[in-house]
Amino acid sequence: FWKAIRAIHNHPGHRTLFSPASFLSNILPKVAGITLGPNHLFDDKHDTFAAAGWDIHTAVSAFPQASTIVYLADAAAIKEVTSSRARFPKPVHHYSALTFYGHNIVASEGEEWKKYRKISAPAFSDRNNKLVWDASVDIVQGLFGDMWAGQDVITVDHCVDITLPIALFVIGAAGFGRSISWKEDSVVPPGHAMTFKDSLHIVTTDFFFKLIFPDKAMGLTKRMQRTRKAFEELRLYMVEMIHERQHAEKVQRHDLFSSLLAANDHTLDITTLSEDEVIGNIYIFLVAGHETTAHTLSFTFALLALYPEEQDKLFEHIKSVIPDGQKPTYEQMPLLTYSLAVFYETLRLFPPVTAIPKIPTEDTSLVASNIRGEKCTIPVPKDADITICVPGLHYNPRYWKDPHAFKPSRFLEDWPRDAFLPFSAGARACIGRKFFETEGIAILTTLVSHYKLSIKEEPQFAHETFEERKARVLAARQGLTTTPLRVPLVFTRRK
Ligand code: HEM
Repeated sequence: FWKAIRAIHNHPGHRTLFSPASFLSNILPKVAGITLGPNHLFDDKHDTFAAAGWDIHTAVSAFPQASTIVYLADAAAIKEVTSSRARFPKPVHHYSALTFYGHNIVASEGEEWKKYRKISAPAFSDRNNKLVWDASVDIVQGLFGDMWAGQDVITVDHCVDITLPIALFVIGAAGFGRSISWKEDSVVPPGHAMTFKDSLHIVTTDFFFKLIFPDKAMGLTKRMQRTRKAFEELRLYMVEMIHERQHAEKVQRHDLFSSLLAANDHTLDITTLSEDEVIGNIYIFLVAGHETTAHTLSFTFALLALYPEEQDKLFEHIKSVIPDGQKPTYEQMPLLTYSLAVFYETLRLFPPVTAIPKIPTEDTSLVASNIRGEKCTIPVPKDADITICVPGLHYNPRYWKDPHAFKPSRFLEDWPRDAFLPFSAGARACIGRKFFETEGIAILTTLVSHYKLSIKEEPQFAHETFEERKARVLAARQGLTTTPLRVPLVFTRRK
């Protein structure tokens, strides 16, 4: 432990018994000197950096073995780390929770990762974005027509109940050619014990049981049995999807599914991907492609409901681009600058991925700066972990004026590109960024042009202040990604 502290020249930061990366630290609350708590990066935002006096701080812990994490909220140091994949690769051992079904693009490095990225990249070309746009608009209009028909006011207890299916339907339709209607969504198909949506949802929220307990122990509680079942069900759904597509009439498609299946075509003797790798990648694209999106949409709707003046500005902007009553088109997307600004500001305040881990391949050093413009060099030993702290960067007052305020218009002016990292950066940046921006703008534009959003009034919260209401509605916990706790909303049809 002392050796680890000396190796980083005792650069300021946390000193704890348990490593922040340990299982215990992720379930126990914050206890000074013992654990940092499960959501410490999002809860602390830039505070620990400010206390350390530098935009890089460290955490040294003693158990299970002495370990060091170097946390970064310094745009220049982050750029150095993200732009060299050879010097700072991804520590794939941190991603075991994502490899249940097989190796995949998120949880791999080196030649294996290059192979997955090369196979998937063509599906994220501009040609497919129009498909994403059209699917997103149709799915939201399906919500209006199938679920909300005849109602002027719709109340939801938690907005994620709407945004999760929307995001899942979009990746299903645009990525895998799998159209699910709102009505059939809740029906369990023959041969299954739960719906596709439920099985995916349970697998992404309760995966930690599978991570900790051996298969034999998964029958211990009802929740664990349900998790085991969900894992089996999801595999079955993915295998069925593959078989359906393999036996479907051959049509020229350019979606993600076609790219993955073309790499495992036994009839053509092309087996660049094994069947496990195909399933592993389908799973990862389903997860990466819907959780982040659904949570971001929920925080966006919550913020617009809390700040009606921002919602009005957005509505006026949409009206200025899309003539009354018309369906928004993909060609109008570049004009919808305010919608994108609203998303960027939401992603700045609520980054779904709070920690981006890297490891140095050799003993190295990084330069930290601070608000006074000073610089200091921190040694980073080969066995240390590096974590890009996205909330630390996004709430850093050196880059963002009034960092805690919700101000979408800051993204309409010149803004610090290197201090905005919700999608990571460099070679390992999010492959689905454009996919998300396209679906997000299509969904937000379609929804806000027809409905006004407000916070649901509940008697038990009648006397709260605006700050209390904001804290309640925007409360988040750390799941696989930053997860809203409960966003109760009312959608009122515009006249
Ligand atoms: C708000 C939306 C999204 C956010 C904030 C987001 C964020 C991120 C981040 C931070 C990473 C890097 C993770 C790491 O280094 O461990 C990443 C990677 C990735 N994302 Fe996204 N993502 C979003 C939407 C999507 C969508 C819609 C898809 C697919 C349709 C997707 C697919 C992926 C994949 C496959 C990777 C791994 C890329 C690689 O390593 O080559 N993401 N995303």
